[in-house]
Amino acid sequence: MGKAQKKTGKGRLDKYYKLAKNSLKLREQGYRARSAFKLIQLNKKFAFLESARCCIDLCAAPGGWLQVASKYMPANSVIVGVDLVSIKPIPRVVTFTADITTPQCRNLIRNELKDWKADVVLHDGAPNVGTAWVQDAYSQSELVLMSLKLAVEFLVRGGTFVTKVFRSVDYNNLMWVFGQLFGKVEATKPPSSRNVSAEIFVVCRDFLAPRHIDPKFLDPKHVFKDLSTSAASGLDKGSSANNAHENVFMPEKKRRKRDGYDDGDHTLFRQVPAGDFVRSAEPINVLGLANKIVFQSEQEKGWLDLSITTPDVKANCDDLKVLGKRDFKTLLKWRLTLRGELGLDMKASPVEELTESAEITEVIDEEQQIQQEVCELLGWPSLERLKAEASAKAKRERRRANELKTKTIQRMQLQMTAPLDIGLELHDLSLKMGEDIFDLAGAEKGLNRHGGVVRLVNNEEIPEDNEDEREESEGEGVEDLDLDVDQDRERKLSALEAELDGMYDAYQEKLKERDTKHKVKETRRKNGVLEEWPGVQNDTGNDSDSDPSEGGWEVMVARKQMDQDSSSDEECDGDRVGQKRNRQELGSVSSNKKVKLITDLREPPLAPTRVAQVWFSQDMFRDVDTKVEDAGGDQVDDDVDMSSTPASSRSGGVESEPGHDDDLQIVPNDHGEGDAEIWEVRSGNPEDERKAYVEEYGLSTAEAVTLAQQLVNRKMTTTRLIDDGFNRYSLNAKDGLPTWFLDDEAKHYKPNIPITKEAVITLRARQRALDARPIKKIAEAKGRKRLRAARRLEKAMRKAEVVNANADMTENEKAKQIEALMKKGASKAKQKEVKVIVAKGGYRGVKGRPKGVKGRYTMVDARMKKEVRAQKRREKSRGKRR
Ligand SMILES: C[S@@+](CC[C@H](N)C(=O)[O-])C[C@H]1O[C@@H](n2cnc3c(N)ncnc32)[C@H](O)[C@@H]1O
Repeated sequence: MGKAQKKTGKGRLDKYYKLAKNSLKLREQGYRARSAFKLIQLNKKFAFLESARCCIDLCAAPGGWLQVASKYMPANSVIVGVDLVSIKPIPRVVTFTADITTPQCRNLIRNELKDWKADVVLHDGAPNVGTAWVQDAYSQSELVLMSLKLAVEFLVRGGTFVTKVFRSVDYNNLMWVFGQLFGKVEATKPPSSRNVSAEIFVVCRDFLAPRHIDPKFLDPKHVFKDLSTSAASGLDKGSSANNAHENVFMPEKKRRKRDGYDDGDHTLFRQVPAGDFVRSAEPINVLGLANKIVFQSEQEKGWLDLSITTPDVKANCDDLKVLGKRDFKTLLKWRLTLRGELGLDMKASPVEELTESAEITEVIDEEQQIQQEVCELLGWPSLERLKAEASAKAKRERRRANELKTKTIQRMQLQMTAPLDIGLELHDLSLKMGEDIFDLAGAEKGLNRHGGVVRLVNNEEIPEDNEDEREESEGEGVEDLDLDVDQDRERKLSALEAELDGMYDAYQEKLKERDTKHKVKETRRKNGVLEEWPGVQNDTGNDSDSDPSEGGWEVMVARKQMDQDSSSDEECDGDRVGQKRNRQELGSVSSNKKVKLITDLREPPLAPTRVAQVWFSQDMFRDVDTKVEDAGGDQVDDDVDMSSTPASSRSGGVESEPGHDDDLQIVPNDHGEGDAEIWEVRSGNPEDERKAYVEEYGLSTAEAVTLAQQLVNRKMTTTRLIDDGFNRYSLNAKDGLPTWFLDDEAKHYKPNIPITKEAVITLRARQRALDARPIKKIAEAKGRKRLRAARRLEKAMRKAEVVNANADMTENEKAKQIEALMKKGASKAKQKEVKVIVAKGGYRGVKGRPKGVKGRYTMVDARMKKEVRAQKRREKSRGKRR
């Protein structure tokens, strides 16, 4: 215990003040206020900051506590500070200027936190003091209650609320309220808090987060009600003495009958001479009522030098209000010893001790009764009743909150409300704090009831597998009266939703039609050529028509993937016929699968894999092959149900034990198929096909390439990659969300994966290589050319054979003629000349072949001829430049 400090002047300049204002340590630490040390010490004792991810500091200016929170809380924590006066910026901290007693303040915090809950709520508020002490203390208590109101709204279950209270008449009432809402409540005075100050810090841990909190618990009118009533009725007569005892024997116990200071006695700080304590017949009372024992007279000062007056005793005498049970015992022992040394009545002590213990028992035994009495006196229901009522209400509230949530999401979908409002409404409801400043209850009641009825009507399952809720819902017969109205309303809402969905689909169709890509696809589809591989999922028919509830997010992701693939396919058209064929086959595998499900449940005979071929090419299988072939001719009996065989044996029997003929599954070997066919994935499992597809075409985006490069270069581990996959975009519930919303989310609500320059370069290079390949038409033209050349050569050879068979010709003549024929056959076919006739002069207006023109011709006008010539010139010069 430190020395007592004066409240004014240099007395203020205690160790912590100096630390805060002058010392090197503070400058190093840069705290704005000495109060920072209080929080540091509180945190040292209770360690609530280190594990917190979200903290709200109410009455935070100038920001000392915020600085401490920012320092001790983990990086990336959310820290919000509010005060009447503005707070200079602090890194990692968001601050507002607001009065914590107003709804605006609550809304500001709500906006900032969204759906987050705070792990810690701090309150170090002090109202503008300077009026009468009682008023100051009362406003402080009110402020504490207001901060508690915010705390219960924003705190997470198990969270911590730290508040500053003044030791006043309201103290015990506040402590009682804290006790109702938190598992552990401890009042403490950190060493850096001046002893002369009446402030004490209450650390409330393990927030119970009741579903429903009776507004009375947070209403100053109710919480501090006993002030006048108890004083007036005189019911607490003698309670001072009781409290004094309790102060000593149960310093940390809630005292419900404490009436604070006597009427007219507003002295906050009581000093008792040590002599009074030593000589008093009621030492417990002295210890319980006084703040400090002082050694003023010469005799008392002399006691200070005695060996029994240890530094502990001296420190204990300095501030009685912060002592524990053991400290009081030390003081009482010291008193007894001193009384012995002084020759005062020694017999009184054991009696006193006995009385004390009797009192303790009595106090403990009466605890329950006191509680009961207090409840009665305050006009509150008993604790048991409160609990029962609260749990019943909590159930109702939970159900209503769920309904409201559903309703609000619907409203949001219809753009009738902003997402932000959801949390607010839910909180209003769950806290039921609508009676005074946060009054929304009336407005929401009707809506909740409607929601509830609709659920009942639709026989919807009440979430959170709460059977009680269901029973309760069923029991609420009164609500059935509203049934028709609600049904009607719900029907209208559904109709409106359906209409909106229809309009949205139409809009999507229009968009697609406008899209050139879509046009190209459509044309191809109509022409039946170069049909794009529609993707594995295409077997469901038109994707856009698919029900979002049947696949929802996956449908969108698959669609997105397909869009990306198809667009890249389009760009590198042409020569990728082979690849396309593969994909078409993959697609057909899945579509076949669907068809088969209707017509034939058996799997198709599978081609052996390369591994299987190698395996079965071993000598020991030669006989088996022959045996099977001999037996039936066919390699596989048509009636063998391949689908019933294990996958491993189906894929070629690789895992079958050699020598066990019975276990062997002989797969058909389609000799007509080339290697390319053998290596194709034909597992029939869409998942395998998807994987194979991704393996082949997966690295088509810069993001994918970046990740792949990071994996290869060991900048990223697979575990981290998987972990990163679980982000806020990946775990969104999409049930019941409309198509337009999912469409929009698929476009915009996706993780922003950083891409590297190298990845973009790689992709571009790949694209360039694809672009460099000839397009299909050119390949076809070249093929035709080759075919013509081959035909010419064939023709020449046939002619040469005839020449060779001619007996009239000499060998020399034959050789010359054959050489000429072959030369002709190998040379390009001569282009047939097309005559260009300018339609002017005599040719103008001529219809049909002009006179004197033989062979191919084309009629042109003068202008066209010029243009054609100019074009040729241009092409020529362009060719030269290249
Ligand atoms: C002791 S200071 C807080 C010091 C702070 N914990 C720190 O470490 O810097 C008390 C603060 O409470 C603020 N305050 C008092 N009443 C308030 C109210 N109704 N709303 C918001 N802040 C209030 C005052 O403006 C004052 O800045």
